[in-house]
Amino acid sequence: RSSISHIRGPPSPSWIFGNMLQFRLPSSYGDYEFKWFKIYGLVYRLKGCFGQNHLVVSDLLACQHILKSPHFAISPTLDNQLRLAVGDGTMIRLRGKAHQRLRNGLNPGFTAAAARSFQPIFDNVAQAITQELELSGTAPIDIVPPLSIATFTAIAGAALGYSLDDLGEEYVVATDQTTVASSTQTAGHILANALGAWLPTWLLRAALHLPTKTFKAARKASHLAQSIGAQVVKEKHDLVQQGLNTDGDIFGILLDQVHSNTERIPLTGEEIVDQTQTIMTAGQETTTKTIAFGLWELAKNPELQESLRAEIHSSPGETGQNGGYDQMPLLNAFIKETLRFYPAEAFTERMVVEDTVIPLSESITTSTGEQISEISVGKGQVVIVGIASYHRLESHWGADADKFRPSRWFEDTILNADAVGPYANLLAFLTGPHTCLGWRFAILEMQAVICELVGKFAFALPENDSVRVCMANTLQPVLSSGERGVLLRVSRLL
Ligand code: HEM
Repeated sequence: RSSISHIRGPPSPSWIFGNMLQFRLPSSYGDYEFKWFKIYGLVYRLKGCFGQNHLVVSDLLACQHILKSPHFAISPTLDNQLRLAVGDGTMIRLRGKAHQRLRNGLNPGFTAAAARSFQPIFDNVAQAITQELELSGTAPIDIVPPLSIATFTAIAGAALGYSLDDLGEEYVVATDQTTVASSTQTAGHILANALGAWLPTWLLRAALHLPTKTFKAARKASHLAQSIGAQVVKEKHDLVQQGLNTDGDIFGILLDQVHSNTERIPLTGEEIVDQTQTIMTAGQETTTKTIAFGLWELAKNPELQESLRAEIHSSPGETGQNGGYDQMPLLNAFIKETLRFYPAEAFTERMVVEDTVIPLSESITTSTGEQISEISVGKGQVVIVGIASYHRLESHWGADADKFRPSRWFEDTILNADAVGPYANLLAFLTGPHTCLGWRFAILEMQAVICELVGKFAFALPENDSVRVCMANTLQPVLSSGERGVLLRVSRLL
C-alpha cells in the first residue's frame, strides 16, 4: 500500500499542473526545488498534473535504491520518446539481463585505455574551437554552437572513425534540429507528457508518426543513424576479415571483439548498429552544456579564471598524452564543481513497476506526525530522483553548497563523502546499471577543451545579457532572447 499521501510537500497551486510548472518551468532552475528540500526534507511529495502524487527524493540511500532496484523503470511516456529519438533497440530502454549483456558487450569501447587513445581527437576538436573563436572578432559570441559542433565531431571520430562530412549533411542537420527542438520545454509539453501516461501503448506509438517538425527531424535522424551504423559495421567487419587493425574507434574495438575468440559473448553487428544514435547523441548536449556552464562561471569569476590559467600554463605541453590532466588539481576541482552545480540531467524520473519499499538513510516525519524510515510505494507511482538537489545538500557539500566554489574539492568533508556514482561521489553520471557509459570520455574531452580554451583566451561577461538556467531534457543555459546559449566576450591572449 502506498504511503505517499502522508508525505509532506508544498501546496499545489493548480489541479491541472499541480506543482509541475514550479518544478519544471521556474524562471531559473531550482527556484522552488532547492527551497523545498530545506523545508520538507530529503523526501517530499509533489503534485503532478491532474492530482497525481509524485515523490521527490534526494536522500542518498533512497536514490541509490531507486536507481539500482529492478522495481523501478522508466515511464511509458519516456520509453516512447526514446523509441522516437534513439530507436527501439537502444540500451537506455532495456532493463535487467538484456541490458547487462549489452553493457558487457559495449564496455570494451569505453574503458580508460580506449578513452585515452582518443586524446588526439579531443585535442583536434579543441583546436578547431580556437580557430573559430580567433575568427569571431570583438563582439560577444555565443559559445554553445562551436562547442556543440566540437562535441559532435569528437564523438563521430571516436565512435565511428567518421568526420562530419562522412556522416553527411542530412544526418547532421536532422540531429541538430532534434537537439534544438528538445532544448525547450513549455507548459504544453508538460501537459502532453502527463496525458501520454494515460494513453494505451498502441496510441502512444501511433503518436510517434505525427507529422510535426520535431518528430519528423527525430525520425529522420534516427533512421539515418541506423544506416550510418550499418555502413560502419560493414566497413569494420571487412577490415577485420582482412586481418587489419580496427581499434582506432569504438565501433572498431567492438567489431574486433565480435571476431575475436574471447570467452565473452560478443554482441551481434545488429545490436551494435542499434546503439548508433544513442552513442552519437547521449554525450553531445551533456558535454556541450557542462563546458558552456563552466566557461560562464569563469567569466563571472576572473580570479578563479586567472588561477586556472596559471595552472594550465605551468603544466607541461602534451599534457593529455601523458595522462597529465589528472595531475592538475584546480582543473579537476573546477570540472567536479561544474558537474555538481550544473548536472546535465538535473533529475531523472522512474516509475514503480512492482509494489516495493524505499529505505531512507534519515527518518522523516509525515503529515500525521508519524516517524518513518522507509516508504511503501505502489506500482505506477512516479518517483523523481533529485540529482541537482542531492548536489546541493549542505550536509554533504558544506554550508555554502549553493555557491559555485571549486576549492571545496580540496576540503576533507568532500574527500570523505559517501561513495556514489563513477566519478567524484557525484550523481551527475548517475549510479547503478544505467550509469553513464561515456563518463571517462566526457571527463577527458572536457579537460582537453577547457585547457585549450582557458589557456588561450580570456572570457568575460557581456554588458547586456544574462543567462538563465532552465531544464528541458538537460540543463540549458538560456539567453534573454529565450534561445539556448551563453554569450561571452572572448579575447585572445598573446
Ligand atoms: C558531461 C557529460 C555527460 C553527462 C553529465 C552524462 C550523464 C549521463 C546520465 C545522467 C546518464 C543516465 C541517464 C538515465 O538513465 O537517466 C547517462 C547515460 C548514458 N551516457 Fe552519459 N553523460 C555525459 C557524457 C556522455 C558521453 C560523452 C557519452 C558517450 C561517449 C555518453 C554516453 C552515455 C550512454 C550510452 C548512456 C546510456 C547508458 C545506459 O542506459 O546503460 N555520455 N549519461
